[in-house]
Parts: sequence; C-alpha cells; structure tokens
Amino acid sequence: MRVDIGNALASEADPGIDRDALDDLDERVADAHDRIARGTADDEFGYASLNLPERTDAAEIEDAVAGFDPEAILTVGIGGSALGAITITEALAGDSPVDHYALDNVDPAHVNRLLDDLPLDETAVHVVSRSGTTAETLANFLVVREAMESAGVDWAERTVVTTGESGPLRDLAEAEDLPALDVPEGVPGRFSALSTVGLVPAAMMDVDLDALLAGGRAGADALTGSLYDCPAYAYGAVAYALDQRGASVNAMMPYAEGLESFAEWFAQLWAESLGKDGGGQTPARALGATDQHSQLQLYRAGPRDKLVTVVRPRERPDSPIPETDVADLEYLGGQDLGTLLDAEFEATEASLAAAERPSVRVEIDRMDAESVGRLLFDVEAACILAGELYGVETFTQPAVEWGKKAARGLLGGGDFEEADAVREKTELVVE
Ligand SMILES: O=P(O)(O)OC[C@H]1O[C@H](O)[C@H](O)[C@@H](O)[C@@H]1O
Repeated sequence: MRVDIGNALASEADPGIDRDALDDLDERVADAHDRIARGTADDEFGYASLNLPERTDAAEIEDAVAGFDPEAILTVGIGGSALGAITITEALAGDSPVDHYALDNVDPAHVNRLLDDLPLDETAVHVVSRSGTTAETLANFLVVREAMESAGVDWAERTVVTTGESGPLRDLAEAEDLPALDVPEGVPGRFSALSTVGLVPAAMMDVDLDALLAGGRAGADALTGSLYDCPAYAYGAVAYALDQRGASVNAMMPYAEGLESFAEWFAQLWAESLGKDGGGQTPARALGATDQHSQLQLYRAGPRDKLVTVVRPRERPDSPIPETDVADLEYLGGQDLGTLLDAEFEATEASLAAAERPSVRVEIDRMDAESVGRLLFDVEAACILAGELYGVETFTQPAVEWGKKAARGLLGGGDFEEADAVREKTELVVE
C-alpha cells in the first residue's frame, strides 16, 4: 500500500498538519508501535488480530468448503461477521460464476425477497457469529433453515457455521452435526476479515486465500516505528491528527466499484473502534467517481470538518472508449474508461486542494488478492495505531452492546434495564 499525505499538510490545507507537528507526532507513533508490537507478540485481545495473516490456515478453510459446489453463497451474519466477507468477495470474485449474498439485516421485505429468489437447493449457507448470540443473525438463520426445509432442501447438508468456542450457535452446530469453524481467539469481529470469518465465501469462490494472506503478511512486515516509513501508520496518524485539528469526518472514497463495500467495512472499523469517550472521527462512505457528482460539493465547500480519503488501484483492466466524430466528444474517443476514472480521481484531489481541504491518497497495486489483503491489514493497523493515539479502548464496543441488550429485552429474551429505557421514551408526536 502507498499513502500520500502531501495534501494533508498545513501548507496545502486547513485543517492541515505542519511539518514540525508531524515530527512530534512521529515520536508518539514510535511509542504506540512499541505498545502494538508488545500486544501482538503477547496475543493480547485485539492486538492478536495483527497475527491473523501469519496464523490463518488457508488449507483448513479450503478443506472445510471442499464438499460445497454452490451456485450461490448466503452469508448470515452482521457487522464484523459479514462485512469482511462481503468486502473480499466484492473486490476479488467479480468473475466467479458463484454469487455471494448476505443477510446482515432483518428487514422482512428484503429477507423474503432474497429467499424467494435464491436457488435454495444450490445455495451454501455460512452462518457467522463470534458471540453466537446476536439476535439478527440467529433469527435470520432460523428463517433460512425453515425456508430450505419448506423447499424440501436438506439445510444441514448446505450449512457451515463459524462461531466462538461456546454459545447457542455452537450448541446448534453440535446438535445438528454441522461443519463448524472457529472464530480466532482474541480477535474482535471487525478485525477478523483475514480469518475464517471473512474467508469462507471467498474460498468457495476460488479466491486465492494464500495470496490474500501474503498481502496481510507484507503489511505486518512493514509495521515500523515511524510514520515516514510505514504507510499504515502514516494513514492512522494523519487521520488522527486531522481529527484533532477539526476534521471530525473521514469520507472514505474508493475509485473502484470493487471497493464500494470496503468503505462500509471501514466505517464499522473506524466508528466502533475509535468512537469512545466523547471523541472519534465519523466515517462517511462515498464512491468515486459517482459521488464526485453529488457529495463532493459538500466536501469542498461545506464545513471544514472533513478529511477525504481517496483510494485507487494503480493498474486497471482496459476498456477503450470508441472514437466518435461528435465534435464535443472527440477528446474521449481513443481514451480508456480507466484513464477517465484516474483523471476524475486526480481532479477530485486537486479540487479539494485548491479549496484547501485535506485529502489523503491511498493506492494499491491492483485489484488482486495480495493487494486487497494488504489494504485490509494496513487499514486495521492504521485503526489500531489511531486508537493508541486517541488513548481509547480500540477493541470494545460498549455503546453497541447497550442497544443489543435493549432489543433483546424488548423481545422477552431476558431482564435488561436497557429495555426499560426504550419503554420510557419521550414523545412529542406531530401527525
Ligand atoms: O459476531 P457477532 O457476535 O454476531 O457480532 C456481530 C456484531 O455485533 C455487534 O453489534 C458488535 O458491535 C459488532 O462488533 C459485531 O461485529
């Protein structure tokens, strides 16, 4: 991964970081790196995520799915138990004959439609929950199971589970004798893309898991104690420093359709990890060039509270634009769609810089397994580094847990005081 922070310097942008401040920050990065390296070596909760590229056993995952030859894969999970898998297959399995769908919400209209459309007798189901208790995931799984049964499909033959050591999903897998993979120890869901959690559908779609993990390992090898030598830390440190200077929003804007879900994955990673103690940088999702024609107006001319992160692969497949003799379109003829997209990318950066708005450029070599593995690893490392600089507990999400308990209490799944707060809602209704 390559990161260019030039357009985040105070000489170019407001808010921006001056060179002296960057040097001071680099000393804090060195300390944070020591902490991260210690946590990683000791397999501490959360830091253990950075060991995944080294530890994840691609062959074990490939063996577990070897008996499946589906037309479609249905991931049943939510948050960190779905977004990594979706991101990876969207980025890397575009040409696969197998389609990957996800049920990461419990909107009945969507669930019913999807189950009506799926070839259930040719669908493999991957049910993922680290805790094994998440209501949305478990409820969706029960609905899927029932739909398969009603269609005369042996759901147990078509299901693989990934979950923690114990919990209701583990119990269910054991009771039904389902193949069950383990969520790695010490790895929060949002940091688990490069594990069984994120890789099962990719394996069924013939993504090169070894290359993906090799990309992650290259990221791990590149972690050093200076932001000037380490792209992951450069990104994490600069995003943090800009937030401290007023850029409280980080608009993640990949210029590649295959990375649209990456922005969604990033949003969970950044928000759940860093949104603590009254601070944190709000992730926004955008897609270049599409959102250049909508959100960019705000990014360039709205409040000075944003960092725009533009991401692109440095190589793209060819797609020539045919010549035309329409006078005003002649400049397009003979060009390539990729050249146009890159021109849009550079135009966005320049347009932000001309208005003194900070942006950071993140580039990967191309949309292949190794580069995407590197991107995911590096952004996780950036997030962990930022967590150290903020001084927050990066690996917990107590605010999310609150809502989970409230919803569960409302459905009669236990006596939770959080559910009382829902019942006590203040109303001021206008109809
Ligand atoms: O994997 P699960 O235990 O089902 O959790 C799925 C998701 O649930 C929660 O909402 C957490 O805040 C997320 O971090 C997690 O990824």
